[in-house]
Amino acid sequence: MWRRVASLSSSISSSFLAQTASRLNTWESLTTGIAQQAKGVIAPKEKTPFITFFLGGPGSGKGTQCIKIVETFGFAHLSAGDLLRREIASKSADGAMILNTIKEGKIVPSQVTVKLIQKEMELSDNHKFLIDGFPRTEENRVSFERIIGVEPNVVLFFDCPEEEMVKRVLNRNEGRVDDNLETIKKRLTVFQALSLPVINYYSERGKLYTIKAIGTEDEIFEQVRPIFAAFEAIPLNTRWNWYISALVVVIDMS
Ligand SMILES: Nc1ncnc2c1ncn2[C@@H]1O[C@H](COP(=O)(O)OP(=O)(O)OP(=O)(O)O)[C@@H](O)[C@H]1O
Ligand SMILES: Nc1ccn([C@H]2C[C@H](O)[C@@H](COP(=O)(O)O)O2)c(=O)n1
Ligand SMILES: [Mg+2]
Repeated sequence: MWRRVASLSSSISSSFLAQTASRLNTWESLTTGIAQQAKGVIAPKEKTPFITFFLGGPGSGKGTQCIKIVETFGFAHLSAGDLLRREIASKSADGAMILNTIKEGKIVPSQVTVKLIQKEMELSDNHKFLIDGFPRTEENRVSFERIIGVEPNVVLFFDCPEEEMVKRVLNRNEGRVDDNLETIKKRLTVFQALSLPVINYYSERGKLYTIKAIGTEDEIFEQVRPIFAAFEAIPLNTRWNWYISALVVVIDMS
């Protein structure tokens, strides 16, 4: 449908249409991806994806709150860190490089991480995604927009004092190679230098919700829950309605 409308007038704002068409094409390809083809299901998913990014320093409680949102609102939880750790465990071609990068507290090249996220999105029957620990850098953000072709609907930032994050990570006890003081210090430096600009980017675009990530898990969830409850109340095709309205205005003006 979008391609047909776009062909009506070449004078319609070209960047707007290019952006919209690119997003649609990528989502079409995502929704008719390899997983569905393998299953013999070729029909595209009917629903527009709803994407939430979860940002915050190491140990700020992103993963903990994601579990609660999955239970309460039925989202699919895609943790970038978990996907990367799975690659290490599976001894894939990128496994050794990912392991070294994580041990160093650095960020894995965006192309690798975005491809893993894309694959999970294709495999999922869900259309509501919590993308946890991503984008960690501007390069991550741009790469997601280019490869997946959609922007997040909501971005949550878990704002937590450094001392608390360090305490939580050192007590986590999940056997992670990066849960040691030396790597945590590096991760905190990377967070300040590379992740804060992403957080500012979404803040400037009015998409950011800052969560005061201190207190009990339940207290923090009481800040998170209303954000999702509000979006549950909005029909999922609202964003598409907005695009259609904007396009009609542009056509009227041309
Ligand atoms: N509100 C809280 N109070 C105390 N401990 C918490 C709280 N929330 C989470 N934790 C604990 O802190 C640790 C880190 O939490 P979590 O793994 O959710 O953080 P994260 O933001 O996902 O970190 P990372 O980016 O390193 O994956 C876990 O052991 C978790 O059980
Ligand atoms: N977008 C991402 C997410 C994670 N990583 C690497 C580097 C992180 O320190 C590590 C663990 O992630 P977490 O479980 O804390 O979210 O994984 C990355 O390179 N890029
Ligand atoms: Mg986590």
